[in-house]
Amino acid sequence: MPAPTNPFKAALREGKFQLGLWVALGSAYAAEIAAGSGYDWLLIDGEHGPNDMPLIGAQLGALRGSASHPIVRPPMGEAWLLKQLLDLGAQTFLIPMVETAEQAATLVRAVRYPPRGIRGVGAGLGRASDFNRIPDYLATADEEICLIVQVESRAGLEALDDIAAVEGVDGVFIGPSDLAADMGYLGQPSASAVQEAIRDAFLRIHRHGKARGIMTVAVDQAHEYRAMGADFMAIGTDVNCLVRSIDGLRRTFLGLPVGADQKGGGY
Ligand SMILES: O=C(O)C(=O)C[C@H](O)[C@@H](O)CO
Repeated sequence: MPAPTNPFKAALREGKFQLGLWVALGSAYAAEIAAGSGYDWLLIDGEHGPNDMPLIGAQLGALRGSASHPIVRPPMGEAWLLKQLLDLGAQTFLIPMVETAEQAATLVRAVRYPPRGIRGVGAGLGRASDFNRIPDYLATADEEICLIVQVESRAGLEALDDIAAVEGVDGVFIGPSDLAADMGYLGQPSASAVQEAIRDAFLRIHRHGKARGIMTVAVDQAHEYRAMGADFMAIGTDVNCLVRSIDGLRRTFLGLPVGADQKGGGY
């Protein structure tokens, strides 16, 4: 029996657009609720969400068997962190702040077993191998790992062609907020210079045959990114949905204008 098929990786290979949501509440219960909505993927955010290893594990458990594929974003791309996340059962990773091809190649090696990589052998202790019940796990695991690197700085954009060309990088996700900040537009990912940079980045990523990813919390912007060619995209965050919804409910009841003072396009 081989490692579980990664439906997200398979869908990207087939060119099927994948719709996602950011999950940053740090709650397995909230992740399970989000999974009931039918998104193709949910991003468990360990970079900005209050998530540690056991909490990420609990969320992966809550999503097991659901239609929403979990993507895990660690705070940074460190091999020791990836080793633990891999054994916990994460198969798809979004790695923040990748700025060089060397960094991308190191990440590829971190998610692969020797001789192709440096992943430590211990998945028998984890959910990844269904606690050692998957006999062919070691021989088949690498193929089901999907590695997405996040480019979100001017340095990253400069090296984008080299990064996207790295074998084993399955996709490149442009982080609009951090990119905007690095370009001098802190808090303004919709600034036209940032949008032009994203459009150009998408063209370059596509030329290398890699998937293009992005996120927004504004539906109009999401349609624009889709038109630019996004292959996978988060269209909101659980935090933002909760805030909008609970603020809106109160305001509706009180007869106050809804959304007037809500930062709908914010991140
Ligand atoms: O730069 C970005 O944009 C991202 O990396 C996504 C963010 O972390 C954030 O906007 C999620 O709300």
